[in-house]
Amino acid sequence: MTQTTIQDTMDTLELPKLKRAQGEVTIPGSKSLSNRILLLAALCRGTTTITNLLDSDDVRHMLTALKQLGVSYTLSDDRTYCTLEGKGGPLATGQDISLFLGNAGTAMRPLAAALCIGQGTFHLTGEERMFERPIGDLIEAMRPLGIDVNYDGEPGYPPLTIRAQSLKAAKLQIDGSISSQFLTALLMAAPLLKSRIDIEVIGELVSKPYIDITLDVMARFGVTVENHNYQTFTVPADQQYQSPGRIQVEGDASSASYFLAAGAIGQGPVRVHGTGTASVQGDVRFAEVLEQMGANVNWSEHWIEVSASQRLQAVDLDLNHIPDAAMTIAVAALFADGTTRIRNIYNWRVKETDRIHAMAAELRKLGAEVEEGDDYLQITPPETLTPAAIDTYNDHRIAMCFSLAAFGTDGLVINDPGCTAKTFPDYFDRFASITDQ
Ligand SMILES: O=C(O)C1=C[C@@H](OP(=O)(O)O)[C@@H](O)[C@H](O)C1
Ligand SMILES: C=C(OP(=O)(O)O)C(=O)O
Repeated sequence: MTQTTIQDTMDTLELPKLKRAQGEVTIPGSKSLSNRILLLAALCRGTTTITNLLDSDDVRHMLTALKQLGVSYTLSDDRTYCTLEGKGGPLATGQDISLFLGNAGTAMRPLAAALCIGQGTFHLTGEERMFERPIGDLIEAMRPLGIDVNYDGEPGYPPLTIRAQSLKAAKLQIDGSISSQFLTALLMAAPLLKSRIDIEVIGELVSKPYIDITLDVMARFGVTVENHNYQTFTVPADQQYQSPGRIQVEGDASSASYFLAAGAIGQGPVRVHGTGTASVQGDVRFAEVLEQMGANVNWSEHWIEVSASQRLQAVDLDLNHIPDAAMTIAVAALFADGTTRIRNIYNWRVKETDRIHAMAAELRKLGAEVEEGDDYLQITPPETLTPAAIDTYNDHRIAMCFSLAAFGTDGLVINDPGCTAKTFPDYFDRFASITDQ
């Protein structure tokens, strides 16, 4: 059963002007961890009980695909508790099957790699935007193994047809400059090959902390990877994923960013439970950026609390390591004295939408002066925000981060608020619970 939330029932959502943020919120499970854990639980030997699984579109796409691939699982009514029977090896079907993966990068990329190994013919498809999100660097990196993959549309992009087969060992090189998800996908599939795999990363590796999440989850499922300074990785031979038995998904650190920023803009304190110093997610470092902007941040292992007694200050930072949470900084910049510059974010252009362009357009509607570079955004806030209707481009993060603009104006409208369902279906209800008009 899907919950009925404010945003499910409306095409647009008008937010009242907000005066203050305070309170506590527990964020739902991490998308990045949920989809990695589901895939490895399906590939491992044994039964895995997953707690605090995220229930959102991206995770539903992974779950549906796994069911079509013959994986059995049960879910609690709220879909956050899952018991899954591992296949103890590659996902194989005798049939030709089509998997619809929406716009979930964490389903498309890892499944594309894992399904090259095994048996069956798989058509991987998704939403229109998925057909504009590259996958060629992953597929081409795997060619030396002898994979059989066809691009059914534009070369280098989904949809794909994969004819799984047994593959040979090879040394691989992967371009890490467009998305870290390609390397994640290759690493997670490597143990299925049984032979030693050496992977060399060419180009700058973007979004590096996501590789730490991958290595952490692989280790929880009993597979070791040698990481040589993120430049080469060795997956030793003859490893098999083993169920950890029970595994809890941490709260989503990217989802936490909206509430933490609310604490910094709306005085606070706002305490966010579910992520903290014990987290494996790089996006917890978002709180450090708020601290540099002048907010007070308290950390524990499992919560982060933010408050602020003065206006924020602008920052000029390379935020390549926290690409998702960095969008929240772009909106927080509306409440900071000076000009904020967010650098080294070129891969925002190949996410749910061209995020550099979309963020610039929507920030301008609110009266900000914005310079849009190839790989940066520079934002100078106006004295007072102009009321505006924010277009969200079917991008959950645009809808969520622009909710913060309600601290600066009446009559803020978020178009298509339901797009938060990709990672956070009841976001606006939770946001309302920590904000006062
Ligand atoms: O591996 C992951 O779970 C993710 C990696 C990042 O993508 P890129 O590596 O493409 O930047 C991030 O933006 C995405 O939301 C989730
Ligand atoms: C880039 C994102 O998603 P995906 O996992 O589809 O790449 C995101 O959630 O911001």
